[in-house]
Amino acid sequence: MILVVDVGNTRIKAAVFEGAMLLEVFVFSQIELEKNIKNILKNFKKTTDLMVSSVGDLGKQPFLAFDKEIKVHFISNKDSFPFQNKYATPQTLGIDRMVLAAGATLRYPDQNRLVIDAGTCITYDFIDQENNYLGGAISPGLRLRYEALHHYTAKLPLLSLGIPEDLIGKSTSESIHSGVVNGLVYEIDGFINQYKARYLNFIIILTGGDTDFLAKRLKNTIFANSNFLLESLNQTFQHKTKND
Ligand SMILES: Nc1ncnc2c1ncn2[C@@H]1O[C@H](COP(=O)(O)OP(=O)(O)O)[C@@H](O)[C@H]1O
Ligand SMILES: CC(C)(COP(=O)(O)O)[C@@H](O)C(=O)NCCC(=O)O
Ligand SMILES: [K+]
Repeated sequence: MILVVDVGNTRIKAAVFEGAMLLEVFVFSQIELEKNIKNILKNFKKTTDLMVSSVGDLGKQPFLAFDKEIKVHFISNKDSFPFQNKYATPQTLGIDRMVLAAGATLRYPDQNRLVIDAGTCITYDFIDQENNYLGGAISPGLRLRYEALHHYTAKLPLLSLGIPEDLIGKSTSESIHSGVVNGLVYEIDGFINQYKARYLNFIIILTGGDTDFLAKRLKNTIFANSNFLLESLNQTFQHKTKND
């Protein structure tokens, strides 16, 4: 059994796998990390390995506390990945994006793939059918858009996520919801359409905390899987143990 942990900029997501089978998913904040890992290991006693992918500011220390019980691995860009990295600055590429690209490469062989991760940021990653990782885009995530509007203005309130009634917002709050939600949906459909102008065929995977909210609003057909990063971490681990 393996415990995979994805430290994002908003939340920590974790999952226990038995081979390829996902047994349970856990979501928690950084301050609850040790308590949660302890609990998971108590409930899944057959766990032998802990695999961490982190883009957050959390260091290795909290994980190393479990070093005596299980093997702890920190995935980094020095590990081997099943794609050729064509990013001009591979040393600054987010490890979460590399894990997503690895998962897409292994899970959808011999085809072009676009991975969209709607988390704190929206990341776009494109891996072509020859398994070249080409890069993509980074833009502000759904929550970040609401927060940025409030933080950098004097008059805009901080709203929680809301469904826009219409394209045309008729009040301050309706305008913000239209701008944030419709704006992001248009952005994602727009990106997909621009990729379609360049590539005849590719599959699209949507993941991250806002997957379900966004998936039903997009015009394009996508695979929506909010656990794709966790599943990709598990696959990367299986791939690594096979190739080590
Ligand atoms: N309970 C929640 N707490 C925080 N964000 C949430 C929650 N439920 C859904 N979200 C959405 O998830 C997004 C963060 O996604 P997530 O994949 O967890 O980010 P990251 O991987 O960057 O930590 C936010 O934009 C927010 O809209
Ligand atoms: C773009 C990100 C901040 C996304 O983080 P997330 O939304 O998953 O928390 C992360 O992948 C990162 O720190 N990237 C480094 C820059 C790059 O990928 O080029
Ligand atoms: K992201």
